[in-house]
Amino acid sequence: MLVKHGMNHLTVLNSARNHKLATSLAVLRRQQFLTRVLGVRGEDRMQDPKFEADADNILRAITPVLDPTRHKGQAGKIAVIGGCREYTGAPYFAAISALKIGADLSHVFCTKDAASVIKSYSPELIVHPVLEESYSVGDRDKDHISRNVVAEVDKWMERFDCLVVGPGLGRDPFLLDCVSEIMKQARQSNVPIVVDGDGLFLVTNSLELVSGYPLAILTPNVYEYKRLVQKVLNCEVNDQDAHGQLLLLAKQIGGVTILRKGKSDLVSDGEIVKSVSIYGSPRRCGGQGDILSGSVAVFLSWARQCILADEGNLSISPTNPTILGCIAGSALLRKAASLAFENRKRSTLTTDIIECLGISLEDICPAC
Ligand SMILES: NC(=O)C1=CN([C@@H]2O[C@H](COP(=O)(O)OP(=O)(O)OC[C@H]3O[C@@H](n4cnc5c(N)ncnc54)[C@H](OP(=O)(O)O)[C@@H]3O)[C@@H](O)[C@H]2O)[C@@H](O)CC1
Ligand SMILES: Nc1ncnc2c1ncn2[C@@H]1O[C@H](COP(=O)(O)OP(=O)(O)OP(=O)(O)O)[C@@H](O)[C@H]1O
Ligand SMILES: [Mg+2]
Repeated sequence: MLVKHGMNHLTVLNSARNHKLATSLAVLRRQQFLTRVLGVRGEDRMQDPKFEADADNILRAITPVLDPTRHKGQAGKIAVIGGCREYTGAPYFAAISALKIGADLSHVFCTKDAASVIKSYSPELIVHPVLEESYSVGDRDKDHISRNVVAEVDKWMERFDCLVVGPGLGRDPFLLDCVSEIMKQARQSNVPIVVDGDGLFLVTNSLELVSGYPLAILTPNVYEYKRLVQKVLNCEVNDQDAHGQLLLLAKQIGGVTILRKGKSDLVSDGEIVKSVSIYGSPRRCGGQGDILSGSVAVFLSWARQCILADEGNLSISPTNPTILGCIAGSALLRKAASLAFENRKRSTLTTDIIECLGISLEDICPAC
């Protein structure tokens, strides 16, 4: 009986394997066909070495030295707009990553429900419980409360080197209306904005918030990118021409910078495309995009400082600070993820990667 059962099991296994093999062969044949027709496979094009950014040199060039004459704040003041009833991890990951990389101050503007939770994760963060969701606001109070929320953030605005809009923001319509106003104020004050997570949901439906703003960076994941492409280009994602499509997308949104996250990260400002393919981690635990958004904000601020101080004599290329910020953030996250995975393997979590940010940067730019 057992033997019979075993044989049946084997037969089923073999037929499943044969089916899988046949499917894999069909996929392989299709890829070979595409290679013949197109010359290079779409995925290989994304990793074409001629587009690969010189990430280590960029990290070295833009990371400031730890100079005793500098005062608190000069290494960067970052604000994360995000954190609601459901999500408290995402804004924390973004804000703490900014500090762990070397920013001096990291603020979080979130809802009241989220604030005490985020504060309890870390005393290092400055947490403002100012955002409101529809359930806590009566219709008659909306205008007045919206004005207060925007004013609360605006009184800090000039001090920030960069805003990160979206990690754990949620999609409440009233809250998103207030955040739209905050983004308009940031733009008026020339404060750079990194848009991620639910911020991308907002922006995809209100492109005018970022369109034509050269200090805006969008960091879409695979789904967020798909939604952007559908909305802006009115077509599907085309991996056979990933670079061309990304260039066009960034150009269509008026020259904003887009960091398309994936197996290789691709960056474009509508003028050039660069890739970062450094080996990261095979773990896809949630929160890595949040580390990235906080990191990009810091590196963008450092790149801008560097460009100002060097009066345009920067020895690296490209020279657009938003592109430099994306390349540096992506490379550092991938190095940290790789190191965390070496230690933790399958149990690697976002907090383990955050713990590896400092040592990964130290490896490239020693503090002393
Ligand atoms: N610890 C925390 O607090 C964290 C909070 N976070 C915060 O969560 C908020 C939402 O961000 P998000 O990335 O989870 O949202 P979204 O892109 O909607 O994907 C959700 C899932 O839906 C699916 N899916 C969506 N679209 C699809 C499509 N077109 N086609 C097919 N499937 C599609 C897909 O799931 P799947 O179908 O693969 O199971 C996908 O994984 C945002 O504020 C963010 O910052 C994160 O940062 C993580 C850590
Ligand atoms: N297939 C992959 N192989 C290697 N690295 C990847 C892969 N996909 C994403 N990454 C890396 O993980 C980082 C985060 O990308 P991901 O697509 O997970 O973002 P996300 O979905 O927004 O994350 P979050 O869970 O924080 O919202 C990217 O910068 C990229 O470097
Ligand atoms: Mg995300």
